[in-house]
Amino acid sequence: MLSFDAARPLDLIALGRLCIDLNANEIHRPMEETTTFTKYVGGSPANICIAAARLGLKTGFIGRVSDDQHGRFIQGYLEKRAIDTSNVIVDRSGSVTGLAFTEIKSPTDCSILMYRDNVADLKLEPADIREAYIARAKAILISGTALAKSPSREAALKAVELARLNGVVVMFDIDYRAYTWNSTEEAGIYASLIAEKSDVIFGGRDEFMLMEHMLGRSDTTDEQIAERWLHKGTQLVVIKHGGDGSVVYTSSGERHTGRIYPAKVVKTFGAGDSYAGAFIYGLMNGQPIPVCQQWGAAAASIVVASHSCSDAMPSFEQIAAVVSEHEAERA
Ligand SMILES: Nc1ncnc2c1ncn2[C@@H]1O[C@H](COP(=O)(O)OP(=O)(O)O)[C@@H](O)[C@H]1O
Ligand SMILES: O=C(O)C[C@@H](O)[C@H](O)C(=O)COP(=O)(O)O
Repeated sequence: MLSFDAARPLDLIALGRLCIDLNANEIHRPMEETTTFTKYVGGSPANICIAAARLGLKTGFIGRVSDDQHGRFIQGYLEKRAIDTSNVIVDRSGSVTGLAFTEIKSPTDCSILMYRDNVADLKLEPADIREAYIARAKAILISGTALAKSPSREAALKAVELARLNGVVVMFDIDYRAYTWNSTEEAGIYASLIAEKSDVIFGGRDEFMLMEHMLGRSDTTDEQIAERWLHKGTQLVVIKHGGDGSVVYTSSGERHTGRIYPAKVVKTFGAGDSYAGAFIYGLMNGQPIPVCQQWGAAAASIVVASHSCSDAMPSFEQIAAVVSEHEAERA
């Protein structure tokens, strides 16, 4: 099973994009009619790192930010939340911060319009990845979007290799964002390269299917998806099913289904990141998988009921309150 080295000063390092979310203020409207937005720090690995930090994990980040006001806004935000930014590098190549404009047409109809040309996060270089830093962590979380382009792709691969050499638990969030890739085949191939080296894989069913489609398979069951990676040495395969919950397969042959906690949904995005942050917190606190799933589901129910992702990441008390309210009803 997973074991985290208690002597390491950092619990979790996240690697990948630090971006900005511009979430529509006028909800229940298409983007064409939306005129004002609220700015939040975003980027899936940033959100997961912020979630973990909010829960009290000692966190750090490896990434590049733009050399402008947006880059400084992100860096300042992380610092205020006690996330170590010693390995967040200011990219001076003239790159920009990735923007995610979110459209909230209804609680079930949301979409994200990403502006990601010449983004700083994909400028991460192999030379930015320092073994001594990675070795300080119990676990590293790699966002699959970091694999979309060179040199970030090679940097992510180097980070995984160094993590494995140093006994750092490798967590991989497939985090597929179509806009950043040339093709789904390309995404599937690079995701597979990291998946087979990961101890924990997070992904939606569609994201796992990218790694099946590239092999010409279209009807793989969750069980078969999990089997493929567990056979290669992965310890936990976490398959998220949106409003239908999650299923986790373990290397010891267990299968755990996790239910959702109903929420007054404002928007659907942010569910996966909050789920992952709280799930990882549970794992690092030695909780059994069903409890990690409950904490993940509770965190997600709080975030889908909020306007933001990063700012809404809950405290442990908030998570515990949701779990106890709903579990008491179910008992
Ligand atoms: N509408 C919802 N209401 C309450 N919880 C939800 C809802 N949608 C998702 N969740 C929770 O968030 C988890 C991850 O959601 P999912 O949508 O699969 O991830 P992602 O955002 O990565 O696509 C789910 O397993 C579930 O616990
Ligand atoms: O990941 C991005 O670049 C955008 C995110 O900040 C955004 O809030 C989002 O899409 C959250 O993703 P999810 O948790 O996978 O739904």
